[in-house]
Amino acid sequence: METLSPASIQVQTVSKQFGEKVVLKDITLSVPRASIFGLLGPSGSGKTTLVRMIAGIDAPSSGDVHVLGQKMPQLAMLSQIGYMAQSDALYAELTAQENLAFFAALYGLKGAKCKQRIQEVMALVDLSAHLKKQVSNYSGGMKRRLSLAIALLHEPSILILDEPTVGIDPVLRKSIWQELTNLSQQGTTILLTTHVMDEADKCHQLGMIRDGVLTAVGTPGELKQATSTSTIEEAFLVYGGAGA
Ligand SMILES: Nc1ncnc2c1ncn2[C@@H]1O[C@H](COP(=O)(O)OP(=O)(O)OP(=O)(O)O)[C@@H](O)[C@H]1O
Repeated sequence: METLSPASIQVQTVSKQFGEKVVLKDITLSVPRASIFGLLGPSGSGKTTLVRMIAGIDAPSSGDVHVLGQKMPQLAMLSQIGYMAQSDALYAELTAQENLAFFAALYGLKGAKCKQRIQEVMALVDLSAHLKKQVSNYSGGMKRRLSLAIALLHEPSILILDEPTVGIDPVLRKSIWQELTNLSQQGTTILLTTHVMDEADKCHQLGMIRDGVLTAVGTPGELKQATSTSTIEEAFLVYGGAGA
């Protein structure tokens, strides 16, 4: 079924450099509609740089990124994309509700629909009881959860999540993964980065990045088979920890 779906995200020979420093080299990958694609790689390998370009926050030095057939970056695509950055972009002096209302306004969500979505996403991240609390009083994990709620607010067809479950406890992590799985079954395409191996195992496809190079792409099963390993952690070590 997945193989017949057209790609929602298409990255074609993308390279990125900052000054003299080459951070990504000739990355080509595609993410089919309604699938969950996980990017795995050691710290500093270029995952955030890549997802920022897919989200349209930064532009490649060379190569192209297309999302839903549209060349990125493109302002008009923002309404179709939910992006959760690694560092939380929240207004600490405002309450969670005010933060959500601010982003809802950016996305053109209004009235009863807006109110309903705010309730839904806050329930999803188990923050309903803290809607009126000022964000400066939130813990780190609560801020991550609020950031995820904001990314989901406008029901985007593309979700781009940079380490979405860092600082989130195992019970809530499980329910968030259940929701991500539900969303993908309903047609949402999800691209995320993770360092958590049991999360990687839940992705439909994984891309391994090392030193700005995509060293392997495949299902968790394919990557384990290709490396003759029985866990993603071992496969990750083969792709990320050895060889050139
Ligand atoms: N604006 C920038 N200017 C210069 N160098 C940058 C910039 N942004 C990122 N880099 C460099 O690019 C490299 C890749 O960084 P990136 O944040 O993409 O890695 P990552 O795989 O997401 O790491 P982590 O898992 O720790 O989040 C790093 O060496 C980083 O220092």
